[in-house]
Amino acid sequence: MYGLQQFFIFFFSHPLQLASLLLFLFLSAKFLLLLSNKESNSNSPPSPWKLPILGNLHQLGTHPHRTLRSLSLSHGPLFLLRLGSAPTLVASSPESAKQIMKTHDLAFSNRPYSAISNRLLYNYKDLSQTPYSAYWRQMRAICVTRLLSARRVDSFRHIREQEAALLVATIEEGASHGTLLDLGELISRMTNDVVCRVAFGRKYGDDDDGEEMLEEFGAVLGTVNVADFIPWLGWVNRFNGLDRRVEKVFAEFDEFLDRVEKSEEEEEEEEKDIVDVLLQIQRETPDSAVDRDTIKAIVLDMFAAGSDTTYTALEWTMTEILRHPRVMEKLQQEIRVILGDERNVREEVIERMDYLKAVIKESFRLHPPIPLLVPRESTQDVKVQGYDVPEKTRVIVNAWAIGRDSKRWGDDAEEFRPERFLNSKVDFKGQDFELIPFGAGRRGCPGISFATASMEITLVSMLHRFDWSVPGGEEGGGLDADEAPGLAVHRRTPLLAVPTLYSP
Ligand code: HEM
Repeated sequence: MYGLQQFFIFFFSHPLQLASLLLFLFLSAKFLLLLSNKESNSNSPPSPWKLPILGNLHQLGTHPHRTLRSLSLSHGPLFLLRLGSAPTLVASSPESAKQIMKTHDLAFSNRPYSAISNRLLYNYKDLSQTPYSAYWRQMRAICVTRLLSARRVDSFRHIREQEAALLVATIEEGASHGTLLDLGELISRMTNDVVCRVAFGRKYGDDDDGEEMLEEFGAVLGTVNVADFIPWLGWVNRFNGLDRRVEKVFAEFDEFLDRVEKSEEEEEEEEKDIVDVLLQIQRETPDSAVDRDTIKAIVLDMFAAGSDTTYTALEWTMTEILRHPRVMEKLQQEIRVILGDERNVREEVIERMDYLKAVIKESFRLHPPIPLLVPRESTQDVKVQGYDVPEKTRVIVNAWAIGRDSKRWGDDAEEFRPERFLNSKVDFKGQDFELIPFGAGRRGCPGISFATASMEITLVSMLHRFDWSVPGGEEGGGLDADEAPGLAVHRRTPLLAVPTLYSP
């Protein structure tokens, strides 16, 4: 929400501009009210009351997934907002999500234009934000079959196992001194290091300021840019510093990516990282769309789409485990029986850990890392659940509200109870629309196997040889689950706990 905040700060510190804006809003009100009356005559989905110019933007608040759920309770599972000048459809039930991502998946396969993403991702040379097009199809095929296929993800196994061993060594050190550890920091380092090695074949540590740069990149990419919703206000970004910030991040990353060195010698297939594979495609198929900017944009996609999301998911899973000692004990028992006194965690044994998988699903249900998923946009007029939805309508799917819907999940929908998944076939792979943290359909996340492999080994490493206690509260009772604002929703406060070495 940075852009929105800066927007308001700018106006309130410049009285003349504020007065002109108010005058403009006043003069526009009549015209826009006329327009909105005209809209409500058509067979469009129900809409809450809206302001001229801003539409419903002012209603989103700091936790839009929560506000939108409240609106869905009064306006139904499919309703229409106007965010600035952008008509935005909001789906808040498994059925309406299925309509968007399955029944009419093709019509909703576009992403809305964002000036910031376009700039940072080399004129949309990436996969995640690029418009639905022949270029997207080519990149998607490369991603699914060459970069993130089950075989490729498996070939990165040694990286995950080595990084997990390093994580265990750090926790062991903390346990020997009874140190209070910041689990968020440990998890974030592990997920960044894994993605870094997978992308470039090596880590870029503190000396390269890699972590800070990534953080800033994520923050700028996640900025709600007022100009995307109210285009005529684009000039504000020249004064509130956003344009400068975007250019700075772009230049820093571009220079960083130019410094990534690759040897001329071809690596063994099993040793290849993402950049190696993309360079190979460029060499072998010169008529493919892969050029130098593509390689940079796809690598940025891996970081932007893959690192912070996995970190967020792990942070919430550990939060809920620590808040529920009964679950922690049951999970540790499963892990300890299967792993025995093996020191290092090997991935092949994780496959048998059913309770671990249930715990991860339950965490995704209550805390999808991107609660409103990644917005889509319609490419044509389409009828959804009887309503007319015109071309170029943005779509938000509220996965957070769907995961907590008591009509689907029962009276204990707000409770963390992994057992609900033990005898259930419901999974998050995009077939079951009541659990969609990774989206679904054509634009569904291609990194599911990558993400789950990283999550599983990290959780097993943290729980196998360590018991954990939370300061200030017996039985995990002192730990809150408050959310920070943002598109990917983190904990509001650091996740702190003390490890002790487990002895059987
Ligand atoms: C817990 C971790 C993750 C979560 C919750 C997550 C979630 C999502 C969501 C919600 C979408 C949009 C889906 C849609 O529009 O239907 C998405 C797309 C995407 N994700 Fe993930 N993701 C995760 C991990 C990863 C990883 C590890 C990678 C790659 C290394 C990745 C790469 C992508 C890409 C490239 C897209 C864009 C696909 C397209 O537009 O065609 N994600 N992800």
